[in-house]
Amino acid sequence: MKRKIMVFDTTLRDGEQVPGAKLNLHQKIEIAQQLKRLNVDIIEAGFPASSAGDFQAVQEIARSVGNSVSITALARAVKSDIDAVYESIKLAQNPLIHVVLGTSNIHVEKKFNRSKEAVMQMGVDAVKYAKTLLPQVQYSTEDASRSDFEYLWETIEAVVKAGATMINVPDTVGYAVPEEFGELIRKINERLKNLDDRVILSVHCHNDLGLATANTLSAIKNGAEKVECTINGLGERAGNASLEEVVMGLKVRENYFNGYTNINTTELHRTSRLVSHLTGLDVQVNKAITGENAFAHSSGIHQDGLLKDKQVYEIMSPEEVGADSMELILTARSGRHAFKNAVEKMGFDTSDAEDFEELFAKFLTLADAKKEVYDHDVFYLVTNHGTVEQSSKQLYELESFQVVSNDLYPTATVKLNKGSESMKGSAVGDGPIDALYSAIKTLVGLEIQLKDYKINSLSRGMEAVGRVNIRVEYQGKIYSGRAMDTDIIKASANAFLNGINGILLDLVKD
Ligand SMILES: CC(=O)SCCNC(=O)CCNC(=O)[C@H](O)C(C)(C)COP(=O)(O)OP(=O)(O)OC[C@H]1O[C@@H](n2cnc3c(N)ncnc32)[C@H](O)[C@@H]1OP(=O)(O)O
Ligand SMILES: CC(C)C(=O)C(=O)O
Ligand SMILES: [Mn+2]
Repeated sequence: MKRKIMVFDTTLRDGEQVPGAKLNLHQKIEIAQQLKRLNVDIIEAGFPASSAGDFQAVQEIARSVGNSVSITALARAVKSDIDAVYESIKLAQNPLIHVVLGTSNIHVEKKFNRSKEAVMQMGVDAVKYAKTLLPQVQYSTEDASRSDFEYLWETIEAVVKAGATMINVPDTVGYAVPEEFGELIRKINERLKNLDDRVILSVHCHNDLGLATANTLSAIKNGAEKVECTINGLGERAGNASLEEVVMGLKVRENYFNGYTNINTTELHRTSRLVSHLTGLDVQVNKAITGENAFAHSSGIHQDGLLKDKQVYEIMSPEEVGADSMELILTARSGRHAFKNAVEKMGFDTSDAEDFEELFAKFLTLADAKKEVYDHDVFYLVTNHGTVEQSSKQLYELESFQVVSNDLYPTATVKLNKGSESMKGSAVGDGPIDALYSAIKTLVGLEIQLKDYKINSLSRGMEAVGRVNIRVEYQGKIYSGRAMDTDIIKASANAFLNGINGILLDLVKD
């Protein structure tokens, strides 16, 4: 029979330990509510002893979200920490106290400077105390993967006897490798079976060597029943095992792992975007499951294969994780099949082979120049087929610009070309980009509203390329534009013009 694997989300505790990821009370509640929709089994809401603000956030989450999902929070093996956890989560329907204490020689000697017996006793006392408050107590043997096995086991045995109901085995510094970590879990699981008390065996892996997901899956294969993860893999240093990767790994390879989770996978993408938006931490474009390119296919051979059958290059569907449907990005590396598919999707006929070859050649020229070809570009190519040069006169191009940023009158001057026509305009704005977009709008003369503006750095260092994505509204319809440049002001102008050209091509169509 397949085993149910419990999912414990620690985005709001380990994830929030990330520099720059600080969330306010409302943002934490919003994320907790989304985690509930995702259907995680346990939410670790924070570390209430750390500050009054964190205490309040955990308390609010327990009160408002904890009526259908188990809520926990972290404590050191310190009475006042355990009290803070209890006081903040006691209103949840299924509260769980989480106590952590190191078991490795490094922690015992360097961090606590006590004997192994004394540290173990601290853990036992902490569990005994927590049990006087709540029936459910999880004990984490911090740095388990670098611990001496017999001491680790003695600690587990002692805290289970003291009343711990879940044993969590962390690879705190991301040191373990999958085979070895799986073996550790198998050994602990074997010994747990001989105890009188029934406890849940859990793992918590970090990604310092990029192995957090692999180690977590290996632990499941070897008997772990519960996994601790975070959305987008956020967490200390290189982060924790990413929830979306572990869950989909288990789902796609369900027969291999002989297990399943109760996660509503169609909420994964939305959850990832919400966490990214609220923490301000971008998801890397090639991140498994939730990265922007996770379901984008850009090379001709792949696109051809996918169009013949999705299974050729797809192991899960984007719909399954709540992402937009399969995206074929047209570039100069695309082939005839993908281009034909895009043209036909717009309702055009491609049966004239000679005509199609000519169109394809023009597409390659455009793709070499533009790098990425959007639907409106394809539309433009097809509708102006034969008169491409003439029709390009309808589109705007940036010739030059000057932007002055100050706190009095941010000003911009732009020079645009539209075919042989050249035009120049200036405007002031609330800031440099606002001034730039106002100057462009005065020249273009369309009633456009900027709905979204996003800038990302695609690399680091002096030569970093900025990518600007914008969305504009014109006559109730949304158009998007995108551009990249090492000069972010230029990228901003070109992204805006890209959106405007999309509008113009739509007007030609109508
Ligand atoms: C692997 C993990 O992710 S563990 C969780 C990490 N999360 C956090 O640290 C949450 C944020 N932390 C905080 O707000 C603070 O560090 C607090 C409130 C926990 C403690 O603050 P302070 O009392 O000022 O102590 P500080 O952080 O400087 O030092 C930690 C102390 O806790 C002790 N300690 C560390 N881990 C544990 C533990 N698991 N159990 C008991 N004591 C512990 C240390 O030995 C040290 O004590 P010492 O002063 O006797 O040497
Ligand atoms: C609190 C524990 C589980 C932890 O975060 C770790 O060891 O990494
Ligand atoms: Mn951790």
